Amino acid sequence: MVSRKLDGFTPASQLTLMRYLQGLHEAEPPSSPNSQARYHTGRLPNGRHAGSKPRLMLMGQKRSGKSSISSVVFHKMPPSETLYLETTTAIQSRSLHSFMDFQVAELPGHLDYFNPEFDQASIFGDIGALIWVIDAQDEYLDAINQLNNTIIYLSTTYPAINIEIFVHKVDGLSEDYKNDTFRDIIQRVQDELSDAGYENPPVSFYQTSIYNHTIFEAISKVIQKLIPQLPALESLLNSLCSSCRIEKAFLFDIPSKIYVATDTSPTDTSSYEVCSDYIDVIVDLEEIYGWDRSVENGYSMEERDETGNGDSESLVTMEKKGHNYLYLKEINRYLALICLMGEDSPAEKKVLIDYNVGVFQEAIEKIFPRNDR
Ligand SMILES: Nc1nc2c(ncn2[C@@H]2O[C@H](COP(=O)(O)OP(=O)(O)OP(=O)(O)O)[C@@H](O)[C@H]2O)c(=O)[nH]1
Repeated sequence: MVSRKLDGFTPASQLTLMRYLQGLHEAEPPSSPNSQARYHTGRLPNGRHAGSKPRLMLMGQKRSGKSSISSVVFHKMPPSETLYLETTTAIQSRSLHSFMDFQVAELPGHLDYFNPEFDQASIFGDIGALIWVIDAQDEYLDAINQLNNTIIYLSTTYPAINIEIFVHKVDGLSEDYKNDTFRDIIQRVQDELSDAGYENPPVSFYQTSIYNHTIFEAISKVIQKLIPQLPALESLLNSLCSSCRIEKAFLFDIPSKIYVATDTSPTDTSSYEVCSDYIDVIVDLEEIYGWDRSVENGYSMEERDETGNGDSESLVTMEKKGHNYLYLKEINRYLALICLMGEDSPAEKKVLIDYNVGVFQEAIEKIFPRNDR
């Protein structure tokens, strides 16, 4: 049955997908038939409990911007309102419900988590990724020092944690100063770690700001590393792009505007930006014409009857300048496929594109089965 549905894919992508499909039985089932878990992504690289949610931990010095990042990305707070956020004084943890359920925690900057009184296992034990926020507009030597101590501690005690460094608030800096600061921070982190005997530590650096798309792009990349199905998703997107001559394809999580996967061709920020803005348009339109997105419990039968939609579905093409256009299709309640179409993929070929996207959609349903909602 699987091979019949995957007829449109190359043997290599079929193989990758099959491997993931076959591995699905190893994924933790929802705890009860009425479980509210949605697009459950299998085991986490660092989860103590097999069924634990992907967990992000935001760390960094006071006023570096941790609460702002969490509020803007996950709670849709307008960036200017973060000016009024109060200092976080205790560890805060919030669960988020989207195509997969995950947790975002924030560790206040003033806490000394190396103090033996702290239960480090409960803080770091289940983390998939640690996001260290450095304020690029402020003096950062102390922050780097603290960061390096944390990296050294984690790489010996919890080596599976991905360490992601956000050089944050870059919006206020000139282009040259921003790049110099970024290079300087990378250099200092790497030099200090190498002096401590850690060559090529597994850390990634991003330039971020809550005032533009950079924060969403960075968080997307961080979360992608926690999705076990990423290689299968990328392979499917690659197949779709090559069969429909798509320039760039993104699979977006609609509520958060995080992109869950993209094809493996180089990603430039402007492609991401235009697709991300398009999500805003769709969300606005759906607020007028769609169903209530705040319903958190998945489809009830009544809801299904009311909308008559079954799976949510909308398809919009929008002319951009030249021959290129954007193609959007909702894959399910949370995920949308957005493609930047190339010049040799004219709108007249839409029927063919629709067919291939339908095959893609079926494959996604296999990867994130409906009964996990
Ligand atoms: N210019 C600029 N300011 C930012 C950015 N992100 C956050 N800020 C500002 O930085 C200040 C501190 O932000 P918070 O999010 O409260 O910082 P925090 O790290 O949570 O601080 P604590 O709770 O004290 O640990 C706020 O006034 C934000 O508006 C950014 O990307 N650019």
